[in-house]
Amino acid sequence: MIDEYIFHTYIAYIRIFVYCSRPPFIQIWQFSIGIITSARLMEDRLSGSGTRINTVASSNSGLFTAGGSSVGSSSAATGATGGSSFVGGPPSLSRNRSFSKHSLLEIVSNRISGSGVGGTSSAEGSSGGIGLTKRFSRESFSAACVNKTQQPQQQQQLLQANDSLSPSAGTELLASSTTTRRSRDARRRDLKNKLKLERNWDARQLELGGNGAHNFASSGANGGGASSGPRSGCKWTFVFDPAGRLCYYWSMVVSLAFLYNFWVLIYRFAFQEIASDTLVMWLCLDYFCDLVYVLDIAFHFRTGYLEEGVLQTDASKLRQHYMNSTTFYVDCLCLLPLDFLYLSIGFNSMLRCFRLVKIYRFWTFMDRTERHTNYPNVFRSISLVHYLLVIFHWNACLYRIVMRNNSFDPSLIRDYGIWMGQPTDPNDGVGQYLQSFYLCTLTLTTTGGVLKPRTKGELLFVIIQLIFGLMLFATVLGHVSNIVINVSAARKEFQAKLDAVKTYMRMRRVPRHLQVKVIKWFDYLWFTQKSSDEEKSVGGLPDKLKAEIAIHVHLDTLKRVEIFQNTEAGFLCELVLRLRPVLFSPGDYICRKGEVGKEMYIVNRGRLQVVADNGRTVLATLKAGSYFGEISILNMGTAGNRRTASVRSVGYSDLFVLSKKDMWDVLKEYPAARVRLEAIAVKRLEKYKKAPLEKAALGRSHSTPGLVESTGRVPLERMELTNTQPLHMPSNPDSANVFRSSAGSSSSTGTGGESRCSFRTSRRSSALQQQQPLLTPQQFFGDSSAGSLLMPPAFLASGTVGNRSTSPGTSRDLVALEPQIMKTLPPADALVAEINRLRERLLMLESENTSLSAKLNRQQWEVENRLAEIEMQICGAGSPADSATDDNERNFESAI
Ligand SMILES: Nc1ncnc2c1ncn2[C@@H]1O[C@@H]2COP(=O)(O)O[C@H]2[C@H]1O
Repeated sequence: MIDEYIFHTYIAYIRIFVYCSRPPFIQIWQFSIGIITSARLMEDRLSGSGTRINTVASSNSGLFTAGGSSVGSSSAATGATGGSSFVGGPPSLSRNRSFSKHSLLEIVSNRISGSGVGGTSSAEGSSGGIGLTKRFSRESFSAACVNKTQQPQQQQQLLQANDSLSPSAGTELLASSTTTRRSRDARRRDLKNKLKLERNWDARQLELGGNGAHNFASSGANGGGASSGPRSGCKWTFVFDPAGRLCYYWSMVVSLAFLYNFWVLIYRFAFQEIASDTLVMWLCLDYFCDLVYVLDIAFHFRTGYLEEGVLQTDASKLRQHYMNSTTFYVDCLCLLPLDFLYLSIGFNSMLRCFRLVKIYRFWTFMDRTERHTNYPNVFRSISLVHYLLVIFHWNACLYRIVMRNNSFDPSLIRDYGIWMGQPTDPNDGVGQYLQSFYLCTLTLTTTGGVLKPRTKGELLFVIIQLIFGLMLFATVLGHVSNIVINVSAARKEFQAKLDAVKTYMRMRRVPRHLQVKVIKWFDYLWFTQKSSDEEKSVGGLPDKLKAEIAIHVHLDTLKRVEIFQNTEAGFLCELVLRLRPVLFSPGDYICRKGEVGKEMYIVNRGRLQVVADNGRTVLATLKAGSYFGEISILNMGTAGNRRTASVRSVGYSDLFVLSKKDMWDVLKEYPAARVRLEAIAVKRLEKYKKAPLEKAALGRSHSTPGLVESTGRVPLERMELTNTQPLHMPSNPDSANVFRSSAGSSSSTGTGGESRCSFRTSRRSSALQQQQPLLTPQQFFGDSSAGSLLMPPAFLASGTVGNRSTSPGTSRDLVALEPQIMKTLPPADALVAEINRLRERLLMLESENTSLSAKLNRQQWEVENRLAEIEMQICGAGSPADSATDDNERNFESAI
């Protein structure tokens, strides 16, 4: 019966152990507390924390080295391009920058796909960062197990399954984790067969293997025992991550042990040296703390450290590092076993005074807590109170030591009128301690009440105590005021800003209603907690961290925007880094029709109206997730880069601004997004078919091929056609057409300012206009003779034409011909109709243009992809080419 019980219990334990040994469980546990098991796991962990790592883990199949800087959930596969830490591929293919961008992309992808950064795995088969990392970790973990248990057959199977072609077995493990990669491998094999690169490939592999071995050896030398020399597999090792939580909790335990010594030693020495009744308790506590100190030394032997930014995890290296450091000697000093002297000189707590040297651990712990806590001011307050108590405590103990003979004489107490309670029993250590503490509190808080010193030593002590008390008082006041200031800093800063604006408005006699508007705006800021300067808050962070924060803050808004839905992560990522939040008050015009558009806006919160010229007709209402202002920055409007409508904020509106330059920068890289944006803009523009006569000022855009741009609005009446016909073209009807059209577009050739040409309408010309066919687009754009007619009106008007003309009397001819020209001019309506038609034609050409460019992109992608594949075959470099192909795939998607 008992045997059976023992057997079942044993089985149950084994089950629990096996369950707990399952890789995911171990990983979760380890990651959460900061243990790193095996080089591969550590790498995963570090890639999650954005640290670059160069670790080496060997397996039977060869060397695996991956490195790279990554954020959030970047996978080790992508990490294989990490600059100097990359082993096994041509260094020229390392791309640090793209890698870090890649990691940001992964964050965006994860956010888009719904899983948070650092979250758990995505679905099987996804190539996203986190899922990949998890699978990869698991695989590497299991590989470690396999190595540990020395099962070469299983390894062989694993490697066969991965169909290893690359020199790195680890890479192949990863490669097999996604379907995409498998298919790529297949393609590689095909290519290899086609190109008959078998021999070269093998030779290359051998070469890389040699390289790898070399690197392995060097890393081994670098990294010491765990990776030194070729071995059959990773050892099961554990290393504490110095930035991990376990390290933190351990430092808390050590700090508690230190605090025990810090409070108790002096107390025991001053008041109640170890007595027989408390002997066991004190000794147990003392030696428990010593045990903690000893464990701390052991802990240090296994704590990783950073060398050139790389976390070292090699056991022998860690040991060497610790033993060569001052910390080791300090830790040994802390444990100096002077307690043995108890046996000869009796109990004296001061023999344990070296235990106090451990204060450095306590300070480290406090520093880290202050950095990490979300309530720094609460922590600072508690810490301040603790320091005060410690000072009072030590002072009370020292007071007792110095005045051991006279300080508690009841007659003296009566003489000085200090109430100290009932005179205590000299054997009552606690009572005496409390009296002493009370006296010291009175002195140090400068409340007064000092016992009269009688000896020189007492006199000196009291003087020092009083001076110290004064300084302490000042320091405490300073600290407290600091904490109070910190607590209300945000409010004060806000109040100061408001006051400054109020003073300014009063001095400048700003109208009352405007003042009220400004104050309401401040109210809104305060209530919506937008009072702090966000840019200033994160200003000190490195760009990469800023980018990550921006992604988390803005991405949700971007995802709501129609055009940004289903776009690639890279596009969003680029955009999100360029967004700037702005706030508008009720009734504010964000942009007005006719203004030059320099920014586009995305509505984060609030409601806005697109209004017509009269300011009352609402053309559209924009809500959170809408955007506007894109037409002018894409130069697509009837008036080129001018706003096509006014947009007004109904209430308070939170918007994101995107500058024209930024937008163009991004769109250049993502033509597909541009096509979508332009398609929607065209739809919006349809509402402006009956656009005003600004259309006459259309011209070819310099910044955007295929789009139109204007230099200004020109009313029809002011358009004057300068007579150029006699100079440049024969007077035939076709050229007259060209002339008409060119006049319509001529203003754009002038660089700024309003066009000075204007048409003089003539009724008689209408008949002529009807006889003449309208311009074809070719005539409009392509005719070279027409091109010569696109002469700046200013040039013509200034008389330069006359000067240039070789034929005498040209000026006169000009004047003479003017009536003829006037006769050929069509009426305003006809001109407007023609301009409308031309505009439509222009839009068609633009859409053709975009579709052609999409086609072009696709072809370019195919060529690049093909090139990358061939390159990959030739170089035999797995990872960089992979990432190149990834890039191409992304570009391809964007092209589509
Ligand atoms: N009908 C509409 N619906 C939504 N938005 C519009 C409409 N018409 C114009 N807009 C937006 O209002 C903006 C005014 O400035 P833009 O011309 O730069 O770009 C314009 C469009 O983004």
